[in-house]
Amino acid sequence: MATAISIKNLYKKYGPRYVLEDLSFDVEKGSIYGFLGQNGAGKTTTIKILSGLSIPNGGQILIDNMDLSLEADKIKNILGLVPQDSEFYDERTALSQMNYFARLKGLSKDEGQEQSMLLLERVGLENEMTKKVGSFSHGMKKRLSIAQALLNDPKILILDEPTNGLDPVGVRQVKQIIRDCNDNGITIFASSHNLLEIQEICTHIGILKNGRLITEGTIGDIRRLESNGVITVGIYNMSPEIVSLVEGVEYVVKTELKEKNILEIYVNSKTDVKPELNKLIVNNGGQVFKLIENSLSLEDAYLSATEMKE
Ligand SMILES: Nc1ncnc2c1ncn2[C@@H]1O[C@H](COP(=O)(O)OP(=O)(O)OP(=O)(O)O)[C@@H](O)[C@H]1O
Repeated sequence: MATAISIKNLYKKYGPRYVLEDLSFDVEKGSIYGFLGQNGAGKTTTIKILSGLSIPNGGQILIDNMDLSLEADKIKNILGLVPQDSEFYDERTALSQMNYFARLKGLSKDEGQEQSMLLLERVGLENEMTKKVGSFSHGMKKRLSIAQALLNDPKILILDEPTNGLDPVGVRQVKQIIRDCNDNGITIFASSHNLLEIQEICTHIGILKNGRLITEGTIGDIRRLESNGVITVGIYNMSPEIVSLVEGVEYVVKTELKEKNILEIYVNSKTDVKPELNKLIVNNGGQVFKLIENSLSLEDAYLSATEMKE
């Protein structure tokens, strides 16, 4: 696996308190990595360290195989950062704001102007280029911030809570821009405390809690790992014996009798257990008329992961 970001045994403390403790994970090149965690988990701290705005107390960070502590200048050229709250000059137009940042990033005037116009178009602000940023909505400012981060063609885009505070239309636009960037080969690392908002675009997620990574993997892995699902079985001749036999199966977490002949079976298994449960019920006199599995939403898996690791 080619890695875009590799974090090894990262520590950060403020005063005597560690807010990141032995944090290690890799972000695969070409992936969209959702960095999830509740408020105060340490997401912004990690992002500040990755983007060179904060110095860790221990650990190593490799970005595109370069050590951040040794090659920060080179790394700066391949990273784009979209902070949680971007600062803009209200009196500048979007284009002059972009031109200004382009110059700060070392682009010539002409290059800067060309890239700025293309990027403003890419984030859907082509008709607002000459409008003052002070008149922009929160969503427009967020898109401008993404355009700014894309100046100079970064290989990796880091976004801190990109959907925070946006209305549903704004969330959709930002997610689409993130997808487009990824389709163009940019690796994405995006933090969020709202799993539902970003789960559909992520290829991988890591869940941070109290400065430690408690779960990590592809979206599918996380679903399977933490909790599986609920199997709803309709049984005509339900009996207490059947319920107790099902409850005795090792991967059955609990059962709930919904109506007199609907049994919900909560399972925790990595394999498909429906045939086995069906057989058990039928062999013990049950007449199964329906059997449906509902996998838990990723939100449920996330909640179960954060609760399980208390
Ligand atoms: N400059 C600082 N000085 C002292 N403590 C800090 C500082 N910055 C962050 N912290 C603390 O570090 C912990 C992690 O904060 P961080 O902002 O990284 O979390 P987060 O996951 O990004 O949360 P949020 O979603 O609220 O932004 C919190 O307990 C926070 O209070």
